[in-house]
Amino acid sequence: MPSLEDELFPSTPGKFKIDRNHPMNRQFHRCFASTSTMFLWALFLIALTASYLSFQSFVDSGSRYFSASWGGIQWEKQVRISAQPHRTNGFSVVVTGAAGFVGSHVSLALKKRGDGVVGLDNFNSYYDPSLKKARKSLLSNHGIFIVDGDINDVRLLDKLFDVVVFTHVMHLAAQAGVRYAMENPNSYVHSNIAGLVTLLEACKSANPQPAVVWASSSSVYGLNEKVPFSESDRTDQPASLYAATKKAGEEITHTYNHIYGLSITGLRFFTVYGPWGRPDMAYFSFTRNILQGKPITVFRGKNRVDLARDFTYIDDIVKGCLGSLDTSGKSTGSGGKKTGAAPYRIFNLGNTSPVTVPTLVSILERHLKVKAKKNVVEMPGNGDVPFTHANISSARRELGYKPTTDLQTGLKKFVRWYLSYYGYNHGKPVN
Ligand SMILES: O=C(O)[C@H]1O[C@H](OP(=O)(O)OP(=O)(O)OC[C@H]2O[C@@H](n3ccc(=O)[nH]c3=O)[C@H](O)[C@@H]2O)[C@H](O)[C@@H](O)[C@H]1O
Repeated sequence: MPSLEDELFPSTPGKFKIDRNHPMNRQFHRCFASTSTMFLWALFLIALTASYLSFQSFVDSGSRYFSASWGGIQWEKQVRISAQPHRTNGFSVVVTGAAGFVGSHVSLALKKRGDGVVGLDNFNSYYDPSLKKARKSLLSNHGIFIVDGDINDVRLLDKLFDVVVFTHVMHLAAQAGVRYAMENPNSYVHSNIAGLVTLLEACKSANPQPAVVWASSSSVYGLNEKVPFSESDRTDQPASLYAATKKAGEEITHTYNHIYGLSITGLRFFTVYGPWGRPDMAYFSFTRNILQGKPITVFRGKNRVDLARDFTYIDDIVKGCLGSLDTSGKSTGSGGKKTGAAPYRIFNLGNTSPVTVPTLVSILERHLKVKAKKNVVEMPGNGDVPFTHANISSARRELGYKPTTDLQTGLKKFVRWYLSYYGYNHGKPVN
């Protein structure tokens, strides 16, 4: 039986024969034997280390695969099917914040007219995630797949853009809410700044690049006193961190337009309300409290002046979003480089008829047939602004935007939805 040494250094018959009994050869043989043993051990150790490392990476990728809620052949198939347009020259749109209020409405409207839609949402708990899940089910019934993930996840975004060539990005994911910024400032930086940059990086690198339409906010007008608010008015006096991050978003998107040729449309939404709305907003929480017999707090401005908002109904906002996508123009970049100028646009999407907060309350009382218990207090210094009022002539001209729903009508539709979703049963969802 050949020794290991023989296998490594086989005798070559006919050339020479080693006399193993010669003292020199015995010495040489011992030396050789120990060198080859060391060599074998070294090989063994290298193999062991290599297999350990590859096992580790297998475990890592395996655990990532099993813990991540995205990825895999089935997932890619769902994404592709959802992104598939069903009309001639239809769009393939990724809607971020698709399980959110505006995101869910825009996704449905796009799908209904034959565009392909893939949603992306992190289902965070800023407000009741069960409402977001219910919106997800609604969208799913219409063939819209929502990816459970964060806009800060670079790998996820790369994968999405790899699987689908998106013509448009409708970016509605954000940390919303004006007053919550004092409680959790970092969540605004995470979503509205870091998340925005991560998303724009993915858009800039995509080939071809999508056109981007995204949600800015009426709050960028901050302490501006010129009414109505026009896009050219000053926006350098934000009153809240929320407003500051939205304003930063306008500057950040500008640089991506300037350097990389991304087509950008920023939409300044004015206090959007309606069915499937956000529970943190006044019209929603007032409704809940009024039905539960709890008091509501109504803020009032300096010198006892009522606060007012240019409340805008969701269906009007959706039309403005679709009009923006339709007229967005193409991005010009390729391989991360700009090849020509691309559109950079900002529009107010408001209703152009501000209503005071006490009037909002009395409309709700009428629709709910319940009297509110009001606590009127002076507006705390928490980021609020006294009033908003949109000039929408640019949006009307460029997007064909024309709001048609007044607050009375819009709140009637909201209340009808609220009662069908939660019932009168103290705001608990009906099953
Ligand atoms: O246009 C925007 O860009 C923003 O619109 C919305 O902010 P706001 O216009 O502040 O709406 P909202 O909170 O419903 O308060 C409405 C009114 O009720 C008053 N208000 C509020 C709460 C309360 O308890 N009492 C009260 O009087 C309050 O003082 C205010 O006068 C979105 O939340 C925000 O994410 C962003 O999109």
